Amino acid sequence: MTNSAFPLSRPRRNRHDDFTRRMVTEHRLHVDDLIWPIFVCEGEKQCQKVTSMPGVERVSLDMLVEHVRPAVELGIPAVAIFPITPVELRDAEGNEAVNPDNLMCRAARVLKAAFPKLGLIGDVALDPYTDHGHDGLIQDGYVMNDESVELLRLLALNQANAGIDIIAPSDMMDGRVKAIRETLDANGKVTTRIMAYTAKYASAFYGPFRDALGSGGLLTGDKKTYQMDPANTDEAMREVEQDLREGADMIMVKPGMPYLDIIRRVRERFEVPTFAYQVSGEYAMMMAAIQNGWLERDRTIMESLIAFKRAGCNGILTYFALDAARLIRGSN
Ligand SMILES: NCc1[nH]cc(CCC(=O)O)c1CC(=O)O
Ligand SMILES: [Mg+2]
Repeated sequence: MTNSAFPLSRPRRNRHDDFTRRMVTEHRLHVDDLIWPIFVCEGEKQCQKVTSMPGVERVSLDMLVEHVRPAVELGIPAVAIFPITPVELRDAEGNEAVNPDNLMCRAARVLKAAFPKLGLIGDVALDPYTDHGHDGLIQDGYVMNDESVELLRLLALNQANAGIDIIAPSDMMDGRVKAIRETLDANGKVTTRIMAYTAKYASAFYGPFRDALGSGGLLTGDKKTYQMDPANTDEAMREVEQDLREGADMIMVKPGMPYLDIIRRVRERFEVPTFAYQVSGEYAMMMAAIQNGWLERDRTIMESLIAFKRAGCNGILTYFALDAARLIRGSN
């Protein structure tokens, strides 16, 4: 074969060596892109392993500052706090959600005092507080919308008063962003941001999270009457449109990896700060394979995260946040 048979353009030239690959790389994962979800529990000196999420722990408040310190030192901008409410404090209406001294509020105060510049994200939904594990109030087996939203207003305000910077409604009730925005503003919380779980799907990938929270065994039925059908994508566009109209500052797609197409569509169409949640099931799936030696740990973590940047995300909520930050910083 003569040379003329070869193409003039050879994409492999730009892959020839490390320096060239670095020059032409299109996306980079930065520590600023990482948000670390953390689980807090009652008690003292608690650092409980979550069986289905190897490497993830529930920590009591006396251990919280030391638990979070590495994240702050690595430069992670924010953590998302999830409280494990003891069963005896759960009830049908999720009343514990509006207790100004509930676990979530105490955790927020502890972290704000220790790390004033760390962003605190508060999940707003009733499921950590209800004895049925649903995100809203139930009547005749139906998760009621407007009545639940009335409670979510108070829940959000309660968290904002405790020092939560970003309210993240994860309940998927209609109209909750507007209601929460109104309530925050009416109470002087004008700068409290809202990161809406906008396109949140009724997903099997939340299983390990519900284990971690202890709401898995409690849940009756499924969440299909409020979370989205995994088969839908146009519907996600309408959800985003609505949340933006209602005052959402940032929007989220959840789960992550199985929904990269949704992230890309949202990004291209709306051009607003867009986040993804790499959820518990994605973490569990990768960790199981890593622990079996079937996948290479570091490369798997980083490849799973760069996919979100490629799809158009500003940031990712990920249980791998510390691992990824260490890999980026080269300290691992
Ligand atoms: N509203 C609760 C909530 N907030 C975040 C997650 C899942 C996070 C994960 O799986 O990592 C869930 C679970 C659910 O909707 O049942
Ligand atoms: Mg909605």
